[in-house]
Amino acid sequence: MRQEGDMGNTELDFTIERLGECHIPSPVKGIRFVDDDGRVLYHSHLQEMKPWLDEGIHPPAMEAAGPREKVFFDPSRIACGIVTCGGICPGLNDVIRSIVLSLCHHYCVQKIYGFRFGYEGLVQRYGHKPLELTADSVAQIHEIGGTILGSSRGPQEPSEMVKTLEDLNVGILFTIGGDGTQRGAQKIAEEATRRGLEISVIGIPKTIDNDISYIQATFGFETAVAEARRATYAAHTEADAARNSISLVKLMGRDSGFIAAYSVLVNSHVNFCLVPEARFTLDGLLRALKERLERRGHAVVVVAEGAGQNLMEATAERDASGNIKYGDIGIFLRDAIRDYFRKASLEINLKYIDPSYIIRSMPANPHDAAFCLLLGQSAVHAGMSGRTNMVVSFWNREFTHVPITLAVSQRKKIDTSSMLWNSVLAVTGQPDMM
Ligand SMILES: Nc1ncnc2c1ncn2[C@@H]1O[C@H](COP(=O)(O)OP(=O)(O)O)[C@@H](O)[C@H]1O
Ligand SMILES: O=P(O)(O)OC[C@H]1O[C@](O)(COP(=O)(O)O)[C@@H](O)[C@@H]1O
Ligand SMILES: [Mg+2]
Repeated sequence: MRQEGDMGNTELDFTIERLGECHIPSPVKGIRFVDDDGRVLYHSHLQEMKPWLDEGIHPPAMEAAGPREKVFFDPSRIACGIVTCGGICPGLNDVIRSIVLSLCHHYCVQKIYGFRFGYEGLVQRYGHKPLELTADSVAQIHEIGGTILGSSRGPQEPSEMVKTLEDLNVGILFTIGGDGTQRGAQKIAEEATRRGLEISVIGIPKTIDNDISYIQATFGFETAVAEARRATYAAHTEADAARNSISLVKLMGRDSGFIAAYSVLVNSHVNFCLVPEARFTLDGLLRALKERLERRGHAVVVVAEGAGQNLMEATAERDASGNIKYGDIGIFLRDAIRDYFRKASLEINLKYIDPSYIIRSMPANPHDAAFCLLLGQSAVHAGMSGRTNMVVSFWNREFTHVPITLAVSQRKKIDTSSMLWNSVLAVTGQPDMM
């Protein structure tokens, strides 16, 4: 059985790059250290591992995260830096806080810089002075949404960023961001190596869309689904209260419809779930909606922002980071539904709800808050042990290390032959709309 996010690769190289041997006894006290050979199996089903077992070799496995007995960096001699890039996501401040607290309390690092406004903060000519982060200054930041450091999109020159790190004696840079951020992090790590600098670059994957490979769930995703539920609840309540009513909810999900799919599973209020991974025709949707209204009198539609892009004229517009700006499928469907029923002389009650930025800006819920704390600590342990060019991940219920190259190799998408999508179809009862 394939899991969500399993790309079916047979040659998975989870080898993590290291700056050098670890000789310094870790200052972390009262903890069971993780052995460097510790591995977490990539596959969770025996049948999937069979090809390797039959050959008598170890099946693919990720390096286990956690504190090492010997570390690479002398914590008293380095500064550390944190940067947040791309769109905001619930839990960013929790991760920042966790990294700072772990650096301070586990390792007694004295200097921690919070670079402002994404990668711009690492380029001196922008003039964004870094914040000096302390255990006190981050104590309460998890209570608020967004990022206290600020974020940005848009490319920066790796050589300029590495110069700043060198000038500030930064030994470990923590890059909190999505696929774009981690591609940038990879370039920083490569540039540091090229210059012979001992700088570790550790990514903490941030994506509200949950679309990064080799991480089962990203922080903020659960909060996003919980918030999306408020929108689908409102949509259903509105739809249920009027005759012939349709509520349409647009949720985030540029290329992967995980938020939309999980929000369907949370309750049984949604009758149509439209995601980028499953194509549909406008005609098919409108006819299915009409049929649903005739049968049940109301309908709730959830659409992920990247769904149905083939139905609209492509804009070719890109954001500063080069991400394609998609057409607004929510508005497009709202108008198309209205026109269709007007032409059919059928009076409908149409409510349109777009909660995207409301969801993204929320503080993390308790589960995400704890998850962020553990991710942040895992990132610090990885950095102190001299690992680099990697992201921390959560896989098969364990915290792990994944090379950036793999994490950004392809976008994680809903597999439409998986149990997840099958359950969505079962809950909504939506017909094939092709
Ligand atoms: N291929 C890349 N190489 C280097 N930097 C990149 C690359 N793609 C994106 N970035 C940079 O990473 C930062 C965040 O990227 P963006 O795509 O906006 O968000 P996210 O990290 O959430 O995907 C931006 O400053 C962007 O310019
Ligand atoms: O309006 P903005 O800031 O460009 O962000 C919108 C995009 O941000 C996202 O939440 C994800 O962005 P990231 O790539 O930064 O993780 C998408 O779902 C959405 O398309
Ligand atoms: Mg991205």
